[in-house]
Formats: sequence, structure tokens, C-alpha cells
Amino acid sequence: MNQHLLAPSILAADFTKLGEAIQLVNESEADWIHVDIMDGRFVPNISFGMMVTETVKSIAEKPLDVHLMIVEPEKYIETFRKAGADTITVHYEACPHLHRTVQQIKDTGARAGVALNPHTPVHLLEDLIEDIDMVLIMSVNPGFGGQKFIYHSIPKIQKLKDMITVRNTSTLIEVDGGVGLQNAEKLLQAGTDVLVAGSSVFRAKDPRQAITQLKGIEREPRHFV
Ligand SMILES: O=C(CO)[C@H](O)[C@H](O)COP(=O)(O)O
Repeated sequence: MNQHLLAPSILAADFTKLGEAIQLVNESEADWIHVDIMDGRFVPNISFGMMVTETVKSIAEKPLDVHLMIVEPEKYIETFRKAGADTITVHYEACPHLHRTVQQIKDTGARAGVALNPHTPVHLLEDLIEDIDMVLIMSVNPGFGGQKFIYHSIPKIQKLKDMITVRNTSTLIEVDGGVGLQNAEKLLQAGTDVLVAGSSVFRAKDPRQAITQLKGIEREPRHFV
């Protein structure tokens, strides 16, 4: 049995009480704080940027998992690292020179993640998987919280897990979008290491209890055939 990580996404928090939301995560069993950066170009929505990230970092007691849903992410990697990002994830679809961008993230000392939109197949990472610390499988189309989970993400996670197992790399698999108690066990069983949960934590009646429940799910290792 190996324990998964949980990263509550502050996109779903009440922004008038963002400090309280961070405090709640600080005091909980959650592992990371997921920070969604949206630019209104790569995705149709605009969220927040480096100044909010820096403010979150100033009170966060857990690592910041920064997901850049932006075009030309290579222009902002050092800035987000300085703002406090511990993991920086860029989109496959936004990076024509992904190998270079991954190295750029690593050079800052941050963990390097690559996100795949729902339509992007995992085999496209075959020639880069050894260099990536984490692959983020988007299980909704990026841009908004509270969307319906796309079921096809599960076989995709299994394929990615098989690729990671064959290559014997320590790459983590993170899943983001529509994640909650209703599908977490299946996601973990398929090979997920990190669950991102927005609405299912911050829109829950009792967010603290939601975190405890999402962390409490156990998984047996999936046997590779
Ligand atoms: O990246 C995101 C949207 O682009 C969010 O992190 C994700 O959607 C989480 O929100 P929810 O758990 O409410 O689906």
C-alpha cells in the first residue's frame, strides 16, 4: 500500500476568505496547495497570477503546486518560482519546445510537471517521460472548476502508469478536474499518485472532513501485466 497525495485547489475557495482556506489546508492532512493560473488565452477564463501566488506562499505551510494554464509559459517560470511555486506544471499543448521548458523548470529547482488536455494522448510523452517529475492528466477541459469528470481519463491514467512502470521512472501521476469521493478510489487504483480536488473540498459542507475522507482512501498497487 502506498499513500497518495492530496492537493486542494484554491480555485474553488471563497476568495473573500482565501487566508482561511489556506489555514484550513495548513491544519489538514492535505499535502500540497494547488494553484491554478489562467490567462484568458490558453483557457477561456482568467483566475489570478503571481501576486496572489506570492501572498498564498506567505502563509502556506504546504508546498505550492502551480498549474500554468497559459500560453508561452516559458516566459513566466522564474517569476512563479520566485513567487513560491514548488512544482510548476506547463501544458504539452502550450509548449512547442517542451524538452527545453521542462529543463528550464528544473533549473529553477522546482519539480517539473507536464499537463495533458483530455484530447492529448499519453504516448506523446514517450520521449520525455524520464525527464518529467509529474504528469497532470486533465480530467475536464481546463478553465473552470466544478465540471463533470471525463471518464476516459481512467484508461488514460492506466496507460500512463504502464509507460512509467516499463521505463522504471519515478514520475508522479496527478489528476485534476471533477475529482471527489465518487471516483477517487478508481483513480488511485488506475495509478494516480496526486489527487487535485477543488469543489469536492471547498464547496463541501465540511471541507476539513472532505480532506480527511479523500486522504483516507486506500489503494492496492495495480499489477502490471
Ligand atoms: O484546473 C482546474 C480547472 O481548469 C481546476 O483545478 C480543477 O477543475 C479543479 O476543480 P474541480 O475539482 O472543482 O473540478
